[in-house]
Amino acid sequence: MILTFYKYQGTGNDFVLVDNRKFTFPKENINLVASLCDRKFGIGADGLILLENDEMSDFKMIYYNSDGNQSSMCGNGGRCIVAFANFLGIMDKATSFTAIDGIHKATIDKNTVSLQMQDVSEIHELEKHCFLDTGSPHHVQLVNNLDAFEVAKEGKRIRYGLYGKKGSNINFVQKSENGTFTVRTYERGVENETLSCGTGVTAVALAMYRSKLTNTNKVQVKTLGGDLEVSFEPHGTGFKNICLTGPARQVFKGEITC
Ligand SMILES: N[C@H](CCC[C@H](N)C(=O)O)C(=O)O
Repeated sequence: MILTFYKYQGTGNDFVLVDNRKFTFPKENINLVASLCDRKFGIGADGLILLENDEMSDFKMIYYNSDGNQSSMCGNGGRCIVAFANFLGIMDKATSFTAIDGIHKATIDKNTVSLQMQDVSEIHELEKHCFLDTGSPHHVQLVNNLDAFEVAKEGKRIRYGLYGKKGSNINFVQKSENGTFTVRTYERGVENETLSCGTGVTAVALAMYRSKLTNTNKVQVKTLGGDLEVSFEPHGTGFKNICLTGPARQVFKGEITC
């Protein structure tokens, strides 16, 4: 089978994207997804995303982590699939699509995509960290000297030690002098640090607001892969109208025999 694929990245979180509207991709083939994401023997990516037709919205997003398993919502992947849908001519400036956690509205302006995330009903505040679900589960922990922090080692320890088999993504955050936040994330299903995590950045912004470390509801967040903005409205014990905004770019198109 010859597979046409596209490579996109959203602040360095990178994905193989496949137009699967003709249902040609073998969706149950975990080994194929993992091999396509392999950075030595395959295309290389943090995840793989299928775009399919949908009766209730403009298109459907199916997300796989690089371990080959389908997983929960991917924020940066959601931004990349909107750029992909625009490239394919499925939508122009605005869209709504269906992902595993429901319908998402989004807009695109050149390479900048604003993605509406699902509402967050609550944040669990513990002694040294917060836990919340922004479409994927996230542990959020403040650290000093984030640059030197051993994200992969500590992230793996917490991901397996505290969250067991189901796991969680682990975000380490530091507040900068100018009021922005810098985040580094260990991602479940990649089982390593990624350059950026969209649902993670969203979780951090909401947690920092709830912890009163920022009083703005439009939070700038720096990741190793680039800058993102999260806006939101407090709503009861949670938040609504949550929007993740940042760049999403096509890197290349290719064919692979598999
Ligand atoms: N690894 C995550 C899904 C992708 C999240 C991340 N790539 C994002 O941008 O939100 C999980 O299995 O919970």
